[in-house]
Amino acid sequence: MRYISTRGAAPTLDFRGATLAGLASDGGLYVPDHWPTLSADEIAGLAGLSYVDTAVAVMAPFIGDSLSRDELRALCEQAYGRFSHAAVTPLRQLDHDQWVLELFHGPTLAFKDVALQLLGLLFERFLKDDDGAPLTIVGATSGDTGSAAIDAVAGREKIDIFMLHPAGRVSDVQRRQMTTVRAPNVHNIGIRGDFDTAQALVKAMFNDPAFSGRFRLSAVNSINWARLMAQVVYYFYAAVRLGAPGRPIAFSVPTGNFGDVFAGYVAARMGLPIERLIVATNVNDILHRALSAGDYSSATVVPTATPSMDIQVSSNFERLLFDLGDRDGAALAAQMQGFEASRAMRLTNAQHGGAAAHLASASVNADGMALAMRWAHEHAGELIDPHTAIALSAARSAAFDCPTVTLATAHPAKFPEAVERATGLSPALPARVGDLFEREEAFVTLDATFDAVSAYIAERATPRS
Ligand SMILES: Cc1ncc(COP(=O)(O)O)c(C=O)c1O
Ligand SMILES: N[C@@H](CCOP(=O)(O)O)C(=O)O
Repeated sequence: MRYISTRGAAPTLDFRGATLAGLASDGGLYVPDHWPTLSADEIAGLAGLSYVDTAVAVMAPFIGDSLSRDELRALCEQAYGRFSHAAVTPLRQLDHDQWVLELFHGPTLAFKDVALQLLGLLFERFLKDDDGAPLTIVGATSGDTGSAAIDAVAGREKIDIFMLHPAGRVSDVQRRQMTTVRAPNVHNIGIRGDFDTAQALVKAMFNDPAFSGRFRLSAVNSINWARLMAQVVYYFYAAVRLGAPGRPIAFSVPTGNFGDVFAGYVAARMGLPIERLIVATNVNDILHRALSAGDYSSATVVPTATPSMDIQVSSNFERLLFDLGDRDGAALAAQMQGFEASRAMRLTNAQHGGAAAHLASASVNADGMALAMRWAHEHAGELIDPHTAIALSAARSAAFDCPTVTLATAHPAKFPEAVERATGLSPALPARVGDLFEREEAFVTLDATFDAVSAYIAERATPRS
């Protein structure tokens, strides 16, 4: 399997190369040069497999000869052995056709652990036989990627991680999960700005030849293909348990950076019968506007009770536009450069029409979110987090004649105030993160400028020799 850039001008790489590179050198994102497919018989053969066995079957075609199947299995066993539920991502039924897929049983209580626990191990494995410089990971988080990435790489050799979060705009639990990890290779930076600004700073560092020439940069955000690959697995795991390939399944996905839902799109391209993927946004709804009206134009970010989705520039949308636009890298590079200059873009007919074949969308406000939290509690006895509630609200409004699975992307205890406002109940943090509020925090707060952030990192990262 080879990986090509969505902007057509970067060198093609194998899986190992694409994982270590993170972002392509032409500013694009790596995608496989073709979608591997599983036949209906092969999908049926996943029934009854453990999560690890499903993961090996789904991911092996993407990994090619970068790892043997035995090595991949060993890494999956190690990564998913840290989850507190035997099924890793269990399904729970709320109603006769409404299900939730609980993705928050990993060490930091959010779906990011599913991919990042594996990515930390992949970095370590690929760096073992590599005599290059240590990796300098630069990441941006609206709350959950940061803690999951830090947990996955803290204390690992040949890796430094610099994680940018929007200061004051993540929940206390999210911030503390990052800032109380004391390891010499972990550096937390609060920036005076929003998540989009943090993400733009990360991309600017990758795209600055002086900076990226000096350090061996890599990414833990979903711009790194390996993140998405690991997320494709749970779509297969859940759908097969609900009757795929014999019947189609719909998924409702709380969406910000479009990584999670793009993983579902990949599962569909691989042959999984997905009725529709519902792209559920909060009021920061650039994706809903793009999918319903073809208008991808970014507005000012509005802070909400679902901070992890307070995003107006969704990195992975570029991967979708590439795939639906005949994979024409030069045309997409021009389209994206136009967007970067004007913050507005019209989808082409092929992109808009192609998306409609796979995706539905909804924008859910605070009332809809609270109503969904109350319904899950009163109807099914489940406390759900506000991000999950956005997607559940969208799932309940959509009328598909098949089971609909809402992805539960975070544990409700990560957002106790919003849960309590809606249900009157405050969810307790699981025992494994119990002393979070007693631990000491360490982070700096910087202006959201390229100069301030790059200088801070340059003083602490290990340069290429
Ligand atoms: C809890 C939670 N739900 C949903 C999302 C949105 O996921 P994505 O950015 O992959 O669209 C995030 C952040 O990524 C998150 O942390
Ligand atoms: N919601 C995310 C934002 C970053 O998304 P990513 O999936 O691209 O890492 C977060 O929790 O940080």
